[in-house]
Amino acid sequence: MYTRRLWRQPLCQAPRRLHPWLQHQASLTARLQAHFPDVHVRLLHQGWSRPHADELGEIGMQRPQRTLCREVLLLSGDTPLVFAHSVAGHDALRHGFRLLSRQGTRPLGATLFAKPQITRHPLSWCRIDRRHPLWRKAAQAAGPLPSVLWARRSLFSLGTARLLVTEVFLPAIRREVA
Ligand SMILES: C=C(O[C@@H]1C=C(C(=O)O)C=C[C@H]1O)C(=O)O
Repeated sequence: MYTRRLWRQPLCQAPRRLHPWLQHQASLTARLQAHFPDVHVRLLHQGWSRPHADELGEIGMQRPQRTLCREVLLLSGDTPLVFAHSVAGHDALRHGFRLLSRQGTRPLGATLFAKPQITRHPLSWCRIDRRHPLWRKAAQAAGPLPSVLWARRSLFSLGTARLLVTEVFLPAIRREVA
């Protein structure tokens, strides 16, 4: 069973080529756009879902309740680069993140980093495999994948509202051109 403890893996265990991506503090979308051509968002899911077991504590939920979940692929042309999964804490929709339901194919980062009143909390990292739902969702969306992928996540908050954003890095990201 995957738990919150999974997300305390040291960065040094990740492939060195991934470190700049895993540690990037500003918008990941902007960094992708600087390193790859034709970066765009493919919306996979935007609706009500239950958070994963290792997300509940981060978003302030005592037990799994349906909340707004958004899943996208960030691609360069037809090449998937990142699978992103964002889940809103139960009070997020009454407050600052209610626009999440209308984000569409606009990158979430363009919204989150445009509002200085939104706080980004520290990043954490995790090596995931087919036992984790995010690995399975990424494989469904992007096709065959290595048995182990690296992911990062961070909480965005606006007052009491919380939004947990997780990004799974896909193999093509190691082939950046810029
Ligand atoms: C949070 C950011 O937004 C990116 C775009 C996302 C989306 O459109 O759902 C989700 C996570 C990020 O990969 C960012 O650019 O850093």
